[in-house]
Amino acid sequence: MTQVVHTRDELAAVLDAAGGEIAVVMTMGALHEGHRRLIRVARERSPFVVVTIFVNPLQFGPAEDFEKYPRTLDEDLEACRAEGAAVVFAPGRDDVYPGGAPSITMNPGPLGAILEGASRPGHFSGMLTVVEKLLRLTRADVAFFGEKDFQQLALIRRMVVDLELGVEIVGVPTVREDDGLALSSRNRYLSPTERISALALSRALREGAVHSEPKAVLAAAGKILADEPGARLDYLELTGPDLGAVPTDGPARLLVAARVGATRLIDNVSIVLRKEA
Ligand SMILES: Nc1ncnc2c1ncn2[C@@H]1O[C@H](COP(=O)(O)OP(=O)(O)OP(=O)(O)O)[C@@H](O)[C@H]1O
Ligand SMILES: CC(C)(CO)[C@@H](O)C(=O)[O-]
Ligand code: BAL
Repeated sequence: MTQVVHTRDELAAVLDAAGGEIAVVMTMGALHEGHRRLIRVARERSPFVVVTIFVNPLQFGPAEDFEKYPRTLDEDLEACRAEGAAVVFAPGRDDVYPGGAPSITMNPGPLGAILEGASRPGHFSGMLTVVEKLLRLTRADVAFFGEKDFQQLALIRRMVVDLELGVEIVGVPTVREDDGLALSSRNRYLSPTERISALALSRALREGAVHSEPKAVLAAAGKILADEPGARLDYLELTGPDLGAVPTDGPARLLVAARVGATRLIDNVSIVLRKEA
């Protein structure tokens, strides 16, 4: 049975009664198959999975979609029950931020200043602040995050190491539609025409990953995006596997962000670079 709790006191009572490892999946709701995969992977690891559902105001910029972000709690609870979550924690704003917006927040450092951090000032500070709080409130031993938000995952890993939070972080590969589109709660904003344009992101990454020399990777991916008038490119970048410098040989990451209509989408893939003979 899935227990649904809304306040930190209710959560504490449920956790007091639990024995064994606590596995946590954090979400902003509007659950889709990507979230369900995270819960399933967590369930394979631990019988006691806590899913959090909270649209965190702190990680949205003033011109972003906080107000219109989809809120579908009843369907989300059904999905959590179907996946066998032990607890769903769906707090209100005051339960997460009892004193109002915190005056002390996380500094994501240099890794948080590039890519998404450059496009969404304040986003990663707000994200890390809530993740740190939720790790503590849920008493997480292990927490699962999707590779779709690759920089977020890298920053959370970094925070856990740098601040010695003593939580294991597990990354889960991106779940895609059959045609390649990465599942995202924001996909539901897309009109049918925009959804076709949105395919340019995953197609660009796939075309880029065919190549093994950095210039060729970026040229192939960039051409797909340039040829899609419905997608306005924010960035297309090749990095090392941990978002550092591009290696001359071996694993790397290709990341993209673009606006399709009013919707901002991101995606990424792993890629293997080979030194030319
Ligand atoms: N397609 C996916 N595959 C695997 N994990 C995913 C996928 N989409 C989201 N996740 C993961 O689910 C967790 C919660 O993400 P979130 O609720 O923001 O969903 P989202 O679909 O990424 O929404 P948004 O459209 O807001 O980016 C994060 O760890 C995120 O990386
Ligand atoms: C990790 C997270 C739940 C923090 O609000 C959010 O950034 C998300 O859903 O990826
Ligand atoms: N999925 C990452 C959360 C955000 O875009 O705010």
